[in-house]
Amino acid sequence: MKSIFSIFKRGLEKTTTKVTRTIAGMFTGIKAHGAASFDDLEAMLIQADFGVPASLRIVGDIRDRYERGEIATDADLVKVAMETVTTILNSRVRPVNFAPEGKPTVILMVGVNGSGKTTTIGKLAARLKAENKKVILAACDTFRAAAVEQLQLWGERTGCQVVSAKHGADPASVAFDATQAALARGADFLLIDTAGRQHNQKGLMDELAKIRRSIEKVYPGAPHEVWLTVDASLGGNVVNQAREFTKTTGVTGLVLTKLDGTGKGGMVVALHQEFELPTFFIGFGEQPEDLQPFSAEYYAGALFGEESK
Ligand SMILES: Nc1nc2c(ncn2[C@@H]2O[C@H](COP(=O)(O)OP(=O)(O)OP(=O)(O)O)[C@@H](O)[C@H]2O)c(=O)[nH]1
Repeated sequence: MKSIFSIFKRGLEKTTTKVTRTIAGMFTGIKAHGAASFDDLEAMLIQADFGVPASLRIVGDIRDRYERGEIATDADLVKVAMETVTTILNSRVRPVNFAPEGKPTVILMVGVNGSGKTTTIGKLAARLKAENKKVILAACDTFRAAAVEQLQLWGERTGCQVVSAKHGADPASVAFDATQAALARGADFLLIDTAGRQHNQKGLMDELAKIRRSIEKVYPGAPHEVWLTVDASLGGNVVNQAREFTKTTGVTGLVLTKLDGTGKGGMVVALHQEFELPTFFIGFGEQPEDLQPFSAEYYAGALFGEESK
């Protein structure tokens, strides 16, 4: 079995190459050129998608430790950078808000088109099934026929029941039926897929609010989590996208997807420095094992190509 760190490492390969190239020889540069090299390091971190506030913070910490004589090699510098990044990534962590014992936990998945909602639900269902949980999936994207089929395929693949309705049905009524089914059948989890939308599509945002209301009507206290899938390969822009989306919906957490195909993994640090929500899962590909619970330590380690202790 592959270690979880090796999954993070393989998933972040492109980003690691970029970051380690950025940082290699930096200490030698600082020794030779002094303060100007700190500006170079800052510029390079910004280029590697860490965002301005996080880059300033990382370089500030390196500078302090350097001035205190605590950095004598490139490895020391990487260690300080890793520590700061781990602190930033850990700052938003909280446990998942599960339903009370014996009741289904309802997770509503929202996000812009193609950000990975359906795939994340499928992978999540596979993980939960492997833990012997009873999982029901709800296909609330009734607009796009292929979306229902895609979820049904995941249902077959993972052995989970899928609640769906005919094309064009009201997504809120699918959510209503699925919540009733989850309660009646004693499910442990109900994962609700929704249609992709942009934050400025008022009608679609109202539809999400209606979906929420119909879940609450059958099951007070649900949904327990509303997760926004964020396509991490889009880089720094996703910080604003996530902020805008969250303003209009009751998002409680993030799932970052598509980190495997991108060198922009530094943006996860930017996102955690600049945005207040925790990340629960991270997607490195399309196979079930490619969805992993977010770990600040593994992520920071993989970014810098080293396993953190
Ligand atoms: N490489 C990679 N591809 C991913 C990942 N997650 C999703 N994808 C792919 O991204 C594409 C879009 O994913 P979907 O799950 O259909 O996204 P969605 O948000 O449900 O899409 P809409 O319903 O159209 O809004 C698919 O081709 C997925 O296979 C990931 O972590 N890595």
